[in-house]
Amino acid sequence: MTAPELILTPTEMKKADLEAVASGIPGVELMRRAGRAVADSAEKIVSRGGTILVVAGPGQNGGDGFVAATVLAERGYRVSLSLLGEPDRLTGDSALVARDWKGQVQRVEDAAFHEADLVIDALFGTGLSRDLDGAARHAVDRMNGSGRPILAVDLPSGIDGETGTVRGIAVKAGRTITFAARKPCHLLMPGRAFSGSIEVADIGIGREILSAMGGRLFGNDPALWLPTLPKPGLSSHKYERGHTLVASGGATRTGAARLAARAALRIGSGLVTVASPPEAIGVTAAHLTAIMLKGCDGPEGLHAILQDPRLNALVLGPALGVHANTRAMVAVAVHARRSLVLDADALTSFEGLASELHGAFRHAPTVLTPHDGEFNRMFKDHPDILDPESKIERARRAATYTGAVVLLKGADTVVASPDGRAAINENGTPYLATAGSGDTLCGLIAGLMAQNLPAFEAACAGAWIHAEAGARFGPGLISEDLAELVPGVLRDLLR
Ligand SMILES: NC(=O)C1=CN([C@@H]2O[C@H](COP(=O)(O)OP(=O)(O)OC[C@H]3O[C@@H](n4cnc5c(N)ncnc54)[C@H](O)[C@@H]3O)[C@@H](O)[C@H]2O)[C@@H](O)CC1
Ligand SMILES: Nc1ncnc2c1ncn2[C@@H]1O[C@H](COP(=O)(O)OP(=O)(O)O)[C@@H](O)[C@H]1O
Ligand SMILES: [K+]
Repeated sequence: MTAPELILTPTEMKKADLEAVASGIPGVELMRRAGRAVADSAEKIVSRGGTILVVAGPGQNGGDGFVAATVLAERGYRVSLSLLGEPDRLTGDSALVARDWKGQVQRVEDAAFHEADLVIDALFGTGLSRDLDGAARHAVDRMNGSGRPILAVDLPSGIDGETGTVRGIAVKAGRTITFAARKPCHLLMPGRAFSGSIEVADIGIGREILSAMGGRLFGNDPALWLPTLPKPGLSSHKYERGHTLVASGGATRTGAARLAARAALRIGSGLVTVASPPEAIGVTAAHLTAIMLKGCDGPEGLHAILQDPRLNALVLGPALGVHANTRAMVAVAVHARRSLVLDADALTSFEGLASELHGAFRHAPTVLTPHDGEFNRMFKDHPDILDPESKIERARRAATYTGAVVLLKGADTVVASPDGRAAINENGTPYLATAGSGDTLCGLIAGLMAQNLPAFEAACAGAWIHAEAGARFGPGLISEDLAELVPGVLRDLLR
């Protein structure tokens, strides 16, 4: 089993670089390795003899570009190099490696993009500190307009390494080669879309250094949670596999709970019960087979049902209605200290009332699964939570504030734990943007928690399995399909 993928922020990466230097690898050697890796990557795109244009910036990212240009010229490519700024203003390792470049240094304004078989973007990397303007902006605009293949060094210039946002304008790369570890911008939108395919080059910075400097942010891949995924033993009985309860909306709003319930059952919860308002029991009963049904009249009804200690995981929110009654049901669930997933109306019912949830979920495993709209409504009076540019930071602050694991949905779903760990999911498909897809997700997470997965692992595994199921189906996906695709995904995971 491989170790979970560590993602390092630009600040953490800088520290890791310094640590590697302290451990005996000179900084200029790191740069030479990085530049050589860029050259190797370019060689996979253009065959020898081809024309390559390196566009270098004023910092150390530009230094990687100088190394790549030198190596590629030695290997028989026709290489030209354009620099943003003056050669005698280069500093540090960049200034050193620039001396090895024997060709001309052109002004970036004179770069002949159209003649290149490949453009190497070494303008800015993790040191970007403000929006692009003037000559930098113009260069990126021309690069994007050239229609030539672009290989970005470390990250596409103009993308913020930490947040993945575009700072004025950004290079639209077909491929990005980064060093030692991916940075958040390679997984977060829109940075992920600007990066193209991503290659991580080993430049000799060991995992011990990377995990000592980072170790809190991960790519959400199975290595992160597969060891916790349950496999029933030979003598398991259904109660050992947990019992999930899903609260349903009224007579015309019962579908969402059924979707969540079906997903909980498919992911392996031994039993699943839908708690239905009395007036909706008939409708719901007509649609359920393996899933059980219980009448549940509001918060008092929920309190009564939860007297059964075997019900160990709970979904509240899908189609439950936005009102005080829903808030009261959340209070009952919190008081009962069961594993809890709150979604949709259970979140929106706290619009502007997030202070009621301050620290509320510290005592039992809880996952909140908002999309951006729900998140913004919940925390609208909390600029400290809403304002950070980084989606990871927003989710982390909400997790710290509420004491719950927060899964902030989207193409780049972020899962953040109050203990500081976070993971970014990237295996989804836009076909998941379909009605009821989120209801299925919360059923999967609750079903995993019913089987005793900790909240963070359950949220990460649920997000990945949900996305994987959607991606396997692709065009034409409707949310009813998702739970039915789960067995195939599980089979491959548990093989
Ligand atoms: N030892 C290390 O730290 C290593 C660093 N490496 C490379 O170094 C890069 C980081 O280098 P730096 O920290 O020098 O940062 P960058 O090279 O990304 O950019 C910083 C430079 O750009 C200027 N700048 C920032 N924003 C600007 C804007 N909007 N318009 C115009 N100028 C702007 C800054 O004044 C500075 O001169 C990494 O991305 C990576 O490519 C690699 O060589 C591997 C080793
Ligand atoms: N473009 C996309 N790429 C990948 N996943 C997506 C995309 N758009 C939405 N999703 C996923 O689809 C699900 C939609 O959930 P949600 O917005 O709650 O839908 P609903 O309320 O209809 O159930 C989330 O898991 C989200 O991460
Ligand atoms: K770059």
